[in-house]
Amino acid sequence: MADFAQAQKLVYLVTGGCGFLGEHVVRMLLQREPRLRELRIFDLHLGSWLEELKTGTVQVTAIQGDVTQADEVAAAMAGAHVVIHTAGLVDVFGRASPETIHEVNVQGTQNVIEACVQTGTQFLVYTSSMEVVGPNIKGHPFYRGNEDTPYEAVHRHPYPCSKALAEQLVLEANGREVHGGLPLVTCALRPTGIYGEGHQIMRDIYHQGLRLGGRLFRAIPASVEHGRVYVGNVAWMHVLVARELEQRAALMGGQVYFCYDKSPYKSYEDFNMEFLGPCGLRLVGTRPLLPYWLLMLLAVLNALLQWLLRPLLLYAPLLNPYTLAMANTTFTVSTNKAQRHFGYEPLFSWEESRTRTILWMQAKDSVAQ
Ligand SMILES: NC(=O)c1ccc[n+]([C@@H]2O[C@H](COP(=O)([O-])OP(=O)(O)OC[C@H]3O[C@@H](n4cnc5c(N)ncnc54)[C@H](O)[C@@H]3O)[C@@H](O)[C@H]2O)c1
Ligand SMILES: CC(C)[C@@H](O)CC[C@@H](C)[C@H]1CC[C@H]2[C@@H]3[C@H](O)C=C4C[C@@H](O)CC[C@]4(C)[C@H]3CC[C@]12C
Repeated sequence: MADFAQAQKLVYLVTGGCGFLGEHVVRMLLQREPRLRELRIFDLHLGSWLEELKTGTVQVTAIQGDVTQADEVAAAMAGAHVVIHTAGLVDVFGRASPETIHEVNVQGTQNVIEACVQTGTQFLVYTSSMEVVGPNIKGHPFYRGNEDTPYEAVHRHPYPCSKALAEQLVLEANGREVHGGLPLVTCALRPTGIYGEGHQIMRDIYHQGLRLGGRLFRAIPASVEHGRVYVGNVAWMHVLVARELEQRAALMGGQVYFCYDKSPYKSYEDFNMEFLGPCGLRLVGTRPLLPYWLLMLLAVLNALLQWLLRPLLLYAPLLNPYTLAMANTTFTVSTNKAQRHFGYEPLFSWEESRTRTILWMQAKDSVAQ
């Protein structure tokens, strides 16, 4: 494999490139990776916005494909220098079966790894998640922890289980020989709750507030901190890691990095109000309006209703036992490992991140009206 220093033009593959995070990674690469010759965007569902990217000097190749199909992944991978693997089934609402979540998130990741080995792609950046760590099934808080903080990472839910297994596969693959004889260099990035332009859950919560007359009712104590990170900074960390992996393979290979920026530590609901407030919503209550046991009862009833209705329709509300427990458990990170290892600094300040997200929400709102 030619050394990156000599290779003037590189081929990147982004799986899940049409998703919430993936789109920002694609756009960030086009803006901030000067060595790009070709950018391949691999996704089950291609977005029409891809067409607007094909006017620049970089060859943008849209590939409709399924990461669960090894041959499709290998075909997309052939000739790529770097793969950024963001494709995944992000489901904590019971929309997909545990088997499907495993097939996409675990088998799909295994297919990406094997494709790297078969075709000679030497650098793999995997989008993992905070949930690989926690919150765990015991509801233990993770308060401003880092990559080395001891924590009992025990999961039962299919989504965190799949992310933990996939991350383990990626880290264990570091150092495997790829076609051509060079070693595979891998690393995993662990975003906390990502927010920003394109965040569908934020939209769903906004619409829920509109249905309730412009009000949201506090369900989580304000003291429960939940880590959040702006999507533009997560995308930037992916681009930077992909660039630095070759020069710092010995240090970064096989490593995990939390994605972080200067977004404030707040409860999930209070943080969302930073964006929903300027869009006209109000959070009612300085403390939860219902006791936790009653909220959990409602969450269990939602899960029962989902199970009963499944043969007829998909009922997947935001509130279920897992999301309630997650929202109700402190999980925040405080680390500088990415800065120490590859010089990461957030590209967007908190103020810029907040403004961009508000403008997006308001623009979507005006379109919806
Ligand atoms: N959203 C968050 O808060 C968050 C936080 C931490 C980590 N992550 C991780 O970031 C990654 C992207 O998450 P997101 O929020 O952008 O989700 P998303 O659902 O918006 O994007 C996922 C993309 O993957 C694609 N995809 C799904 N199944 C596929 C398959 N079988 N083959 C090919 N493409 C497939 C989807 O079409 C979609 O475009 C995921 O791996 C997720 O676990 C997300
Ligand atoms: C109904 C209330 C209890 C309401 O407050 C529920 C909020 C709930 C939908 C979210 C609370 C925490 C969110 C998760 C967190 O931000 C991190 C995640 C990891 C990432 O890999 C995928 C998304 C998510 C699981 C995210 C999903 C929504 C929440 C559970």
